Amino acid sequence: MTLNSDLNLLKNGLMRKYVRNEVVVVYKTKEAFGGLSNMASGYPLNINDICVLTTEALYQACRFPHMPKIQQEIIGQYNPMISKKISKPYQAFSRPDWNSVRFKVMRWCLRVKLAQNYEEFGGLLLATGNRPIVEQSRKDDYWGAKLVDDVGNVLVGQNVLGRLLMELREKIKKDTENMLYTVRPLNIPDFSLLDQPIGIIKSHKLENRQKNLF
Ligand SMILES: Nc1c(N[C@@H]2O[C@H](COP(=O)(O)O)[C@@H](O)[C@H]2O)[nH]c(=O)[nH]c1=O
Repeated sequence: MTLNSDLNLLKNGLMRKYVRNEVVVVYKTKEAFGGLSNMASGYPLNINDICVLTTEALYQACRFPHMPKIQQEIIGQYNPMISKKISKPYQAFSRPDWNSVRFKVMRWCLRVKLAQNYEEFGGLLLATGNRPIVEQSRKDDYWGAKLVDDVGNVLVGQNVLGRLLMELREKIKKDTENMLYTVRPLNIPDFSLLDQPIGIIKSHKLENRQKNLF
Protein backbone atom coordinates (compact mmCIF):
# COMPACT_ATOMS: atom_id res chain seq x y z
CA MET A 1 0.00 0.00 0.00
CA THR A 2 1.34 3.48 -0.83
CA LEU A 3 1.65 6.21 1.74
CA ASN A 4 -1.09 8.18 -0.03
CA SER A 5 -3.62 5.35 -0.03
CA ASP A 6 -2.70 4.67 3.63
CA LEU A 7 -3.46 8.29 4.48
CA ASN A 8 -6.74 8.17 2.53
CA LEU A 9 -7.88 5.10 4.44
CA LEU A 10 -6.98 6.76 7.74
CA LYS A 11 -8.99 9.81 6.67
CA ASN A 12 -11.92 7.61 5.63
CA GLY A 13 -11.94 6.14 9.10
CA LEU A 14 -11.34 2.56 8.01
CA MET A 15 -7.80 2.39 9.28
CA ARG A 16 -6.86 2.97 12.89
CA LYS A 17 -3.52 4.04 14.28
CA TYR A 18 -2.29 2.64 17.61
CA VAL A 19 0.79 3.28 19.74
CA ARG A 20 2.07 -0.21 20.47
CA ASN A 21 3.09 0.32 24.07
CA GLU A 22 -0.31 1.81 24.97
CA VAL A 23 -2.40 -1.13 23.81
CA VAL A 24 -2.83 -4.85 24.43
CA VAL A 25 -0.96 -6.47 21.58
CA VAL A 26 -2.01 -9.90 20.37
CA TYR A 27 0.93 -11.23 18.41
CA LYS A 28 2.57 -14.46 19.55
CA THR A 29 0.39 -17.11 21.12
CA LYS A 30 2.90 -17.73 23.94
CA GLU A 31 2.77 -14.10 25.06
CA ALA A 32 0.54 -12.88 27.90
CA PHE A 33 -2.52 -12.19 25.74
CA GLY A 34 -1.74 -14.80 23.09
CA GLY A 35 -4.87 -16.72 24.07
CA LEU A 36 -6.91 -13.97 22.39
CA SER A 37 -5.50 -15.04 19.01
CA ASN A 38 -7.47 -17.44 16.86
CA MET A 39 -4.18 -19.26 16.47
CA ALA A 40 -4.07 -20.15 20.18
CA SER A 41 -4.53 -23.78 21.05
CA GLY A 42 -6.19 -24.85 24.26
CA TYR A 43 -9.66 -23.45 23.45
CA PRO A 44 -11.47 -26.47 22.01
CA LEU A 45 -14.89 -26.06 20.45
CA ASN A 46 -17.84 -28.36 19.96
CA ILE A 47 -20.17 -27.74 17.02
CA ASN A 48 -23.08 -30.18 16.57
CA ASP A 49 -21.06 -32.70 18.65
CA ILE A 50 -18.12 -32.32 16.28
CA CYS A 51 -14.86 -31.38 17.95
CA VAL A 52 -13.03 -28.41 16.43
CA LEU A 53 -9.69 -27.78 18.06
CA THR A 54 -9.10 -24.11 17.30
CA THR A 55 -11.07 -21.00 16.44
CA GLU A 56 -8.99 -20.57 13.31
CA ALA A 57 -10.01 -24.03 12.10
CA LEU A 58 -13.67 -23.20 12.71
CA TYR A 59 -13.41 -19.87 10.87
CA GLN A 60 -11.62 -21.42 7.89
CA ALA A 61 -14.06 -24.36 7.73
CA CYS A 62 -16.94 -21.88 7.45
CA ARG A 63 -15.65 -20.91 4.00
CA PHE A 64 -16.53 -24.33 2.61
CA PRO A 65 -20.02 -25.51 3.61
CA HIS A 66 -20.32 -27.08 0.14
CA MET A 67 -17.01 -28.98 0.51
CA PRO A 68 -17.36 -31.14 3.63
CA LYS A 69 -14.22 -33.14 2.87
CA ILE A 70 -12.13 -29.97 2.97
CA GLN A 71 -13.92 -28.90 6.15
CA GLN A 72 -13.04 -32.26 7.71
CA GLU A 73 -9.39 -31.84 6.82
CA ILE A 74 -9.32 -28.29 8.20
CA ILE A 75 -10.96 -29.12 11.52
CA GLY A 76 -8.94 -32.30 12.02
CA GLN A 77 -5.72 -30.34 12.66
CA TYR A 78 -4.17 -29.65 16.06
CA ASN A 79 -2.11 -26.85 14.56
CA PRO A 80 -4.24 -23.83 13.47
CA MET A 81 -1.55 -22.67 11.05
CA ILE A 82 -1.93 -25.99 9.23
CA SER A 83 -5.71 -25.49 9.12
CA LYS A 84 -5.16 -22.12 7.47
CA LYS A 85 -2.57 -23.62 5.11
CA ILE A 86 -4.98 -26.34 4.02
CA SER A 87 -7.67 -23.74 3.37
CA LYS A 88 -5.43 -21.46 1.30
CA PRO A 89 -5.33 -23.28 -2.07
CA TYR A 90 -9.15 -23.54 -2.00
CA GLN A 91 -9.81 -19.89 -1.15
CA ALA A 92 -11.14 -19.14 -4.63
CA PHE A 93 -13.79 -21.80 -3.99
CA SER A 94 -14.97 -20.22 -0.73
CA ARG A 95 -18.72 -19.75 -0.43
CA PRO A 96 -19.59 -17.07 -3.02
CA ASP A 97 -20.74 -14.56 -0.40
CA TRP A 98 -17.65 -15.10 1.78
CA ASN A 99 -16.41 -11.51 1.65
CA SER A 100 -19.74 -10.19 2.80
CA VAL A 101 -20.28 -12.77 5.56
CA ARG A 102 -16.75 -13.32 6.92
CA PHE A 103 -17.10 -10.52 9.46
CA LYS A 104 -20.29 -12.06 10.89
CA VAL A 105 -18.68 -15.49 10.80
CA MET A 106 -15.70 -14.22 12.79
CA ARG A 107 -17.96 -12.57 15.35
CA TRP A 108 -19.88 -15.85 15.71
CA CYS A 109 -16.62 -17.86 16.03
CA LEU A 110 -15.48 -15.60 18.88
CA ARG A 111 -18.87 -15.97 20.60
CA VAL A 112 -18.50 -19.77 20.36
CA LYS A 113 -14.94 -19.61 21.72
CA LEU A 114 -16.22 -17.61 24.68
CA ALA A 115 -19.29 -19.77 25.38
CA GLN A 116 -17.23 -22.92 25.47
CA ASN A 117 -14.16 -21.51 27.23
CA TYR A 118 -15.84 -18.97 29.46
CA GLU A 119 -13.36 -18.72 32.33
CA GLU A 120 -10.18 -18.88 30.32
CA PHE A 121 -11.08 -16.75 27.32
CA GLY A 122 -13.52 -14.45 29.15
CA GLY A 123 -10.99 -13.97 31.95
CA LEU A 124 -8.29 -13.04 29.49
CA LEU A 125 -10.58 -10.56 27.74
CA LEU A 126 -11.56 -8.94 31.05
CA ALA A 127 -7.90 -8.76 32.08
CA THR A 128 -7.35 -6.30 29.22
CA GLY A 129 -9.41 -3.78 31.20
CA ASN A 130 -10.36 -0.83 29.04
CA ARG A 131 -7.31 -0.88 26.86
CA PRO A 132 -7.49 -1.14 23.07
CA ILE A 133 -6.78 -4.67 21.81
CA VAL A 134 -4.77 -4.88 18.60
CA GLU A 135 -3.84 -7.96 16.62
CA GLN A 136 -0.39 -7.26 15.27
CA SER A 137 0.17 -8.77 11.86
CA ARG A 138 3.01 -8.71 9.39
CA LYS A 139 0.76 -8.86 6.32
CA ASP A 140 -2.87 -8.39 7.24
CA ASP A 141 -4.17 -4.91 8.03
CA TYR A 142 -7.82 -5.93 7.71
CA TRP A 143 -8.06 -8.34 10.68
CA GLY A 144 -5.02 -6.81 12.33
CA ALA A 145 -2.63 -3.86 12.15
CA LYS A 146 0.92 -3.64 10.81
CA LEU A 147 3.97 -1.90 12.20
CA VAL A 148 4.64 1.16 10.08
CA ASP A 149 7.60 2.84 11.76
CA ASP A 150 11.27 1.94 12.13
CA VAL A 151 11.23 1.59 15.90
CA GLY A 152 8.22 -0.71 16.00
CA ASN A 153 5.88 1.43 18.04
CA VAL A 154 3.15 2.47 15.58
CA LEU A 155 0.55 0.01 14.33
CA VAL A 156 -1.84 0.88 11.51
CA GLY A 157 -4.69 -1.27 10.29
CA GLN A 158 -8.44 -1.83 10.37
CA ASN A 159 -7.83 -4.17 13.31
CA VAL A 160 -11.20 -5.79 12.79
CA LEU A 161 -10.33 -8.79 14.96
CA GLY A 162 -9.11 -6.57 17.78
CA ARG A 163 -12.28 -4.51 17.53
CA LEU A 164 -14.47 -7.62 17.65
CA LEU A 165 -12.56 -8.73 20.75
CA MET A 166 -13.19 -5.35 22.40
CA GLU A 167 -16.86 -5.54 21.46
CA LEU A 168 -17.10 -8.98 23.06
CA ARG A 169 -15.28 -7.78 26.18
CA GLU A 170 -17.87 -5.03 26.61
CA LYS A 171 -20.69 -7.57 26.16
CA ILE A 172 -19.18 -9.74 28.91
CA LYS A 173 -19.11 -6.78 31.27
CA LYS A 174 -22.86 -6.27 30.77
CA ASP A 175 -23.86 -9.95 30.68
CA THR A 176 -25.59 -10.26 34.03
CA GLU A 177 -28.11 -12.82 32.66
CA ASN A 178 -25.48 -15.14 31.14
CA MET A 179 -26.87 -14.58 27.65
CA LEU A 180 -23.41 -15.27 26.26
CA TYR A 181 -23.64 -18.93 27.32
CA THR A 182 -25.83 -19.57 24.27
CA VAL A 183 -24.90 -18.80 20.67
CA ARG A 184 -27.50 -18.87 17.92
CA PRO A 185 -26.46 -19.94 14.42
CA LEU A 186 -25.95 -17.21 11.86
CA ASN A 187 -28.90 -16.45 9.67
CA ILE A 188 -27.04 -16.99 6.40
CA PRO A 189 -27.60 -19.65 3.74
CA ASP A 190 -25.75 -22.98 4.05
CA PHE A 191 -24.34 -22.38 7.48
CA SER A 192 -23.25 -25.96 7.93
CA LEU A 193 -20.44 -28.21 9.10
CA LEU A 194 -19.90 -31.63 7.55
CA ASP A 195 -23.26 -31.42 5.78
CA GLN A 196 -25.21 -30.69 8.99
CA PRO A 197 -26.77 -27.26 9.58
CA ILE A 198 -25.00 -25.63 12.52
CA GLY A 199 -27.31 -25.55 15.51
CA ILE A 200 -27.47 -23.58 18.75
CA ILE A 201 -24.20 -23.69 20.66
CA LYS A 202 -24.37 -23.97 24.41
CA SER A 203 -21.73 -23.34 26.99
CA HIS A 204 -20.62 -26.42 28.95
CA LYS A 205 -21.58 -24.42 32.03
CA LEU A 206 -25.17 -24.21 30.84
CA GLU A 207 -25.27 -27.90 29.90
CA ASN A 208 -23.95 -28.90 33.34
CA ARG A 209 -26.44 -26.62 35.05
CA GLN A 210 -29.33 -28.14 33.05
CA LYS A 211 -28.13 -31.67 33.90
CA ASN A 212 -28.18 -30.78 37.59
CA LEU A 213 -31.84 -29.71 37.35
CA PHE A 214 -32.97 -33.23 36.46
N1 LIG B 1 -2.58 -14.34 13.51
C1 LIG B 1 -2.21 -14.84 12.30
C2 LIG B 1 -3.08 -14.75 11.19
N2 LIG B 1 -4.24 -14.08 11.28
C3 LIG B 1 -5.51 -14.74 11.37
O1 LIG B 1 -5.92 -15.28 10.11
C4 LIG B 1 -7.33 -15.28 10.07
C5 LIG B 1 -7.83 -14.63 8.82
O2 LIG B 1 -7.67 -15.49 7.79
P1 LIG B 1 -8.08 -15.08 6.30
O3 LIG B 1 -9.38 -14.29 6.42
O4 LIG B 1 -8.24 -16.40 5.62
O5 LIG B 1 -6.95 -14.28 5.79
C6 LIG B 1 -7.81 -14.55 11.29
O6 LIG B 1 -8.12 -15.50 12.29
C7 LIG B 1 -6.62 -13.76 11.69
O7 LIG B 1 -6.65 -13.45 13.05
N3 LIG B 1 -2.68 -15.30 10.01
C8 LIG B 1 -1.47 -15.95 9.89
O8 LIG B 1 -1.14 -16.47 8.80
N4 LIG B 1 -0.63 -16.01 10.94
C9 LIG B 1 -0.94 -15.49 12.15
O9 LIG B 1 -0.15 -15.58 13.09
